[in-house]
Amino acid sequence: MSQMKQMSHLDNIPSTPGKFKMEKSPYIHRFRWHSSLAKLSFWSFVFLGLILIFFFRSPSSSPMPSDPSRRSLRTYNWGGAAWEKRVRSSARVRSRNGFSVLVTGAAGFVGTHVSSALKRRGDGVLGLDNFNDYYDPSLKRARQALLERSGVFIVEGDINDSALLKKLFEVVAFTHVMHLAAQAGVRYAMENPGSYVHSNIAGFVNLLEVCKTANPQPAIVWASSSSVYGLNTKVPFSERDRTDQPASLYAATKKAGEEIAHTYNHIYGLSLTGLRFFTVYGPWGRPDMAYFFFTRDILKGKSIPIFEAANHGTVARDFTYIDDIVKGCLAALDTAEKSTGSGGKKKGPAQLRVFNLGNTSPVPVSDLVSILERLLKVKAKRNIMKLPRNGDVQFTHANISYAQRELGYKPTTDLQTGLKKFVRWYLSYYSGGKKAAE
Ligand SMILES: O=C(O)[C@H]1O[C@H](OP(=O)(O)OP(=O)(O)OC[C@H]2O[C@@H](n3ccc(=O)[nH]c3=O)[C@H](O)[C@@H]2O)[C@H](O)[C@@H](O)[C@H]1O
Repeated sequence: MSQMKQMSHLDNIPSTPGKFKMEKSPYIHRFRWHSSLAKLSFWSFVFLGLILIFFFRSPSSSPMPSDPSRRSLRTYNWGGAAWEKRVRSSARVRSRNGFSVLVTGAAGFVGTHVSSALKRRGDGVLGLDNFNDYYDPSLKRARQALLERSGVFIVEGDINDSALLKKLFEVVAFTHVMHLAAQAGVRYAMENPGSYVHSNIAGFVNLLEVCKTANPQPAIVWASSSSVYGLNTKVPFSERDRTDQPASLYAATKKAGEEIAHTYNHIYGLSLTGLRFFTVYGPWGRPDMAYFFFTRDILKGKSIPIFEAANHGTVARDFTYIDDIVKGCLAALDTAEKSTGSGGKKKGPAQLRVFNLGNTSPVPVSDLVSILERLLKVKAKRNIMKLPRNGDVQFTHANISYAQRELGYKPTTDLQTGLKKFVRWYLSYYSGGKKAAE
């Protein structure tokens, strides 16, 4: 086919209907008009097809997105008779006056410990987790296996999936929700801000939407964070102190969660308790946290960055041991009053609480490293660095008198004792054929 012929053919395709040429003969006119219309339709289909192909191949709708902020758009398999049977059996209450609890983030650090403690005392527990890859998912799988052995089933899915949440509430009339699913980590918020909005705000709202319409409505206990105190300098931090100066997007999303909780309590009568956790550590912990990767890097002989504030100011944390946190979580569930609404309508005022769960004993990060050195019997290569402007605050210290009064919360594990337990777990978990922590 000659180039000229091709050109003329392409030239005949009108760019817009308004560009049709008028012909003298009405017959010719109709004929050409019809033929042009056919061409127009043909090219419209081609154009539409291209748009559809582009849309379906674009990353935003890919079922396995590579952008971690979109990872929860992954598709999960759930449903079916066998699945429902597992859900029901896991959530079945086995003690008198026990609860039936949906634990979100059950394959996470705190989620695993809380689920296991609830199950041990006879409550029904159903886990939910999206197993994202923020940190090594094999650790989450190992926690899942641990829970599986004690009879806790973890449904794989995302808190943003309304259909899944509604289904779970259809199958089980949960009395309580322990909401621990979140995008954690203070510094990562600068790398992937979208993931914080997605999990900590959109996901939380989605969960509350489903809870508000559930009948009966569950009571909800959820994880806020010590980071909401942000630039607050009044110590120790008390629940009444200002929390309107977050230093990281993570903190801002947790603070937003507290305001969102207020709204759902006010409008729909949901019973809501937020727990401000203070740097929780212990066995089965999170590899993105300093005590965890310091341990790994000290053992590998790698240098560890230790932050210090301006003028060699001490950076310290109110490190809180996981078993103390679990006791606080269970006490919050035990003292949670029922939600008052039903069918999405408030029937009367409902409970709304926020508690600090800390250790009331801040420890400088350099002391944490010294304890690890003693426990690991390895000298750390310390790289003292200026506290980067990436969301970290210099100091945290919890006033726990409110939690003490209302929940009977009383932490009993000091950092030395807690780290000893962590190190024992770490060495046994990452030995015996298991690879070193990444
Ligand atoms: O209480 C919370 O609400 C938060 O606690 C935790 O945040 P943080 O208290 O920042 O813990 P973590 O990262 O272990 O850093 C510990 C210390 O090591 C210092 N730090 C850290 C990294 C480093 O390279 N060097 C260093 O000195 C660092 O400056 C800090 O002083 C949770 O991760 C978070 O999800 C949230 O739950």
